[in-house]
Amino acid sequence: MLLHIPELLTREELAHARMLLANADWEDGRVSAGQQAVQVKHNLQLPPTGNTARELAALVQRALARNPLFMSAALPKTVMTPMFNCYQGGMNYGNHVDNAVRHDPLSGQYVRTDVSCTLFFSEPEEYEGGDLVVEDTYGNHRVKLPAGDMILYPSTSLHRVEPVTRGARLGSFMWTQSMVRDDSKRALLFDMDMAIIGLRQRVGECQELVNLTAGYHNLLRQWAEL
Ligand SMILES: O=C(O)CCC(=O)C(=O)O
Ligand SMILES: [Fe+2]
Repeated sequence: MLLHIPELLTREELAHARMLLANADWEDGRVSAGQQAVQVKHNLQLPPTGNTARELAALVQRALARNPLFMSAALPKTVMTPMFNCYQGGMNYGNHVDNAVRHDPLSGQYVRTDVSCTLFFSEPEEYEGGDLVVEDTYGNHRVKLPAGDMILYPSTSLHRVEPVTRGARLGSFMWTQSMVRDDSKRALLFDMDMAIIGLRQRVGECQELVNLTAGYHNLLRQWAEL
């Protein structure tokens, strides 16, 4: 499932984050890449233990925790501390699959990556190129979103970021270990949750909705790993 989450950040949060990023000290992104990815990764990152990265990570974590679309689609067990990157002057990240298990230097936890997210801090017109291209069984999806919006996709997918040939593309990227590891099961639960919410708004509470909600929870009970 590829899901666009609009306005994850408020206008104020976005402005504050952009101000922090404009004054940040970057390092080579290859420090955190695996053996295959390191060969195709050409970007900059914030050192995760620095003060700027910590403040920004806390801001993004708060935004994730209050977002019902993220919660329903990711069904998070553990969200890794969000990280921050920048592509400029032709920088890009070639085709790769994210490492299956990652170590979070801040929490000390090992996390299985089920769900990947990119949150955009730059407006599309501020840079040329820089599309995130995600391959799935239905073909290639090209993603370039307004600042403050986020894309969520399965960590099992091959993906790349195309060269940024003008301006700079600032973003946050993060991984989530889900209670439901299988993408098709998560997608089914998400569709069901959205349909139940829509129906409740349209027709109000009724016995059929109670039964559908019970079905949702009983499926989640079968599939959730805690
Ligand atoms: O910058 C992005 O949008 C994605 C970054 C990415 O794929 C990664 O760091 O593994
Ligand atoms: Fe990636």
